Amino acid sequence: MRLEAKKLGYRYANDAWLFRKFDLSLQQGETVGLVGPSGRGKTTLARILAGYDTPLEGTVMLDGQPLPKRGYHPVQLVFQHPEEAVNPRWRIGRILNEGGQPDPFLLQELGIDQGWLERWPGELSGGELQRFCVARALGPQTRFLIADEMTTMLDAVSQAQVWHSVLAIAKQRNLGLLVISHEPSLIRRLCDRVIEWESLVH
Ligand SMILES: Nc1ncnc2c1ncn2[C@@H]1O[C@H](COP(=O)(O)OP(=O)(O)OP(=O)(O)O)[C@@H](O)[C@H]1O
Repeated sequence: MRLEAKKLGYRYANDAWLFRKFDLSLQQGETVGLVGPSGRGKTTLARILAGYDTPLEGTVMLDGQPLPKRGYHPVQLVFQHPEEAVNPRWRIGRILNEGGQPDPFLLQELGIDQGWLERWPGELSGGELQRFCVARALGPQTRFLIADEMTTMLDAVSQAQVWHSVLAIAKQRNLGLLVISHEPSLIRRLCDRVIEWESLVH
C-alpha cells in the first residue's frame, strides 16, 4: 500500500502559502524521516495526511484512491503534546477504546499497565500518556503512522522505550512510518530514508 500526497497546497486564511505542489510518497513497511525548519508547515502537512484538514490544492491518495471521509482513518497521527490530544474529563480506558477494543499484546508491547486504565489523563506522566496515544493510534486498520515530534517532550529513557515499541509494532504489522522531528540523530537512528522539507517545497 502506498500513501501519496500530490501537488498539495495549503495556507491559513490570507497568509502566504506554506507549501504548494508538495509531493510525498510513502510505502507501507518504510520508515521515513521528514526534517525541516520550524514553522514552515510540517504539522499542517501531517494534519492533512491524517485527514484532520483538507488541502486547498492537491490530493492525498492511498493506493491511488482518495482517503476515506468517514469511518476509521488508515493514516493516524500522534502529536507532540499528549495532554492536548486527550479529553481530560475521560478516564484513560475510555480514551483508549475510542479507536476500538485495544489488542492486549499491543498494550503489553507499549508497557501499558492495565491498572492505569482507571486513571484520569492528569494522573499519568507525559511518557505514560504518550504511550496511550500511540496505542489509540494503532488500531487494527491503521496502515500509516505519522509521528509529529512524538517523543520531543519525553526524557531520554521514555523516548527510547516508546520508539523501541513503535518500531517493533511497525515491523510486525508492516506499517509505514513518517517521523517528523528536528533531531537529526533520532531521524538517522530510526529511518530508512530522510526527506528534507526544503527540497519538496516550491
Ligand atoms: N490554525 C492556524 N491558523 C493560522 N495559522 C496557523 C495555524 N496553525 C499553524 N499556523 C501557522 O502556520 C505556520 C506553520 O505551522 P506548523 O505548525 O505547520 O509548522 P511546523 O513546521 O510544524 O513548525 P514546528 O516545527 O515549529 O512545529 C506557522 O507560522 C504557524 O504559526
